Amino acid sequence: MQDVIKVHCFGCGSLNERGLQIKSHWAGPEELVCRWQPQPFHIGHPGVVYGGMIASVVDCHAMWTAMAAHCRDSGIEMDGTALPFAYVTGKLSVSYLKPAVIDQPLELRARVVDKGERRSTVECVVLQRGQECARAEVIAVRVQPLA
Ligand SMILES: CCCCCCCCCCCCCC(=O)SCCNC(=O)CCNC(=O)[C@H](O)C(C)(C)COP(=O)(O)OP(=O)(O)OC[C@H]1O[C@@H](n2cnc3c(N)ncnc32)[C@H](O)[C@@H]1OP(=O)(O)O
Repeated sequence: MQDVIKVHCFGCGSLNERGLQIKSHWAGPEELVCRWQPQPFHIGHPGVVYGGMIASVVDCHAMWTAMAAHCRDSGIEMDGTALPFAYVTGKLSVSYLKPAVIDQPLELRARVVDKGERRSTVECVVLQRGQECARAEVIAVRVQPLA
């Protein structure tokens, strides 16, 4: 998706060469997946991924999940043409359940679990080697396109 709609966002922007370059894909009718390999400098405690990095990856993946679900529900093609809206983070709540090791990829699985007029509530689980290491609830709010 991020290869089609190109943005500068630190987390997901394909135009940001210093960013995390995360990519989100549909992986079933309701769920989007994102796989991300932490780098050695994303470290917190020795050998363990810094929790703020996990929150950053979750944040972007949740915004794309909200956007993709809204586009699907509204019949809007995500084909690279400018969209008449964007999504911003209203709230991000992460529970860290197990340490995530720095040298293994993370897999994020997210879905919209509730939707208001402009608000989407997204649940996201973060897995490593099949084990859940974090779980998040994110409020995404649809806004006018940002400059
Ligand atoms: C152009 C193409 C772009 C493509 C972009 C690709 C994606 C890029 C991804 C980039 C990723 C980068 C990600 C980033 O880094 S985004 C950057 C970090 N986030 C921000 O800067 C957001 C700052 N805050 C605001 O702008 C406003 O406060 C917003 C817009 C959020 C709401 O102010 P607004 O006056 O507009 O809205 P409203 O009050 O009428 O509320 C509307 C609905 O929202 C619900 N609500 C609001 N806030 C909260 C909250 N805290 N908890 C729970 N719910 C909340 C509210 O209950 C209501 O729901 P409902 O009652 O209708 O159900």
